[in-house]
Amino acid sequence: MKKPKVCIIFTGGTISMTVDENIGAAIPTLSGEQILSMVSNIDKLADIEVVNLCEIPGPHMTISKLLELKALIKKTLDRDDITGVIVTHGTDTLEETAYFLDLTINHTKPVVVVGAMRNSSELGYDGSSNLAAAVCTAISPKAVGKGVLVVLNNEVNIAAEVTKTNTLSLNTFQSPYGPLGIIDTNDLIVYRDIAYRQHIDTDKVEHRVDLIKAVLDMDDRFIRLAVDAGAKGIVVEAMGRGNLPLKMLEGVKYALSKGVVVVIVSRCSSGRVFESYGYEGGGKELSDLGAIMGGEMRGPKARLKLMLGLGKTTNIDEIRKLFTEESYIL
Ligand SMILES: NC(=O)C[C@H](N)C(=O)O
Repeated sequence: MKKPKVCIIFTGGTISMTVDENIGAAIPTLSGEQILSMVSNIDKLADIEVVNLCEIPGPHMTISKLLELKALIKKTLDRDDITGVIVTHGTDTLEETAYFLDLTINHTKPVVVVGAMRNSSELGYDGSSNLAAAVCTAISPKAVGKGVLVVLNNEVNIAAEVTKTNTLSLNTFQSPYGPLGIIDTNDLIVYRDIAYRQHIDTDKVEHRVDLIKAVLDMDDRFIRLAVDAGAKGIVVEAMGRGNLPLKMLEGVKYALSKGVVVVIVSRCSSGRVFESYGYEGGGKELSDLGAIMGGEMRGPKARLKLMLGLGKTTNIDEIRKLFTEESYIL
């Protein structure tokens, strides 16, 4: 039987790292071919095409690189001989890249983003088992139409939901409603389905979007600075259900008066924001003033969605719809 063909695009991250003896810490050094040589028997499951796109750590990823990656993935998925695409990535920004790709690529073929928590100089390097699980996911018919998936620790999570929750544990990638499924004996076992997916069909990104986190007794300086520096959108990680300290409220009013789009999400690790509280600075007032309540999104992903949304349109109703239309998570 003909084997499926998977394209693996290597971008760097701990999965590609070794400890440099002069520095005494890990840096990206391994090529895609070197990483693949550690994944035993993978050639029995699939034919692999290797693309060495870059060798950068997660914190060095840029929006322009993401646009390049998106275009490359789309072109690759359009090929008849390709079953799925895998991207290796640093875990520090992996969920943002996965979500960016999920929003911008409208394709049924699987796209899997994978990384590692231990570099290849460490005992128990998890790069090879994670990459093997990513291949098993990318060739599974059960992964078709599920959007971009994140695979680590034999767990398969949905890009829109997943967050890196721990700085070092192997099961760091968690979703509030659990994984989509797991890899068991090379097979994707699906536990549940995706309720809703969203596409923002654009190649344009508005770079002038900032993310500001609210803390106790915070004032409006950061919001004003962002507005005065030319921000077109600001995502505020507010408290709890979406509430702000009084002085920050003044900043939101200032931003809105200047036509800057303000999206409110929660600094809590899970849960929705809502117009629940009627006190000054509460979600009800923020929403009545014209801020967009960002539902269940976490700050970094809401920022990407706003960047893409503003890249496509400046119509506030369309932007609002992107954050509020029927969805449990987006
Ligand atoms: N586990 C990792 O990949 C973390 C690393 N600092 C990175 O994002 O590149």
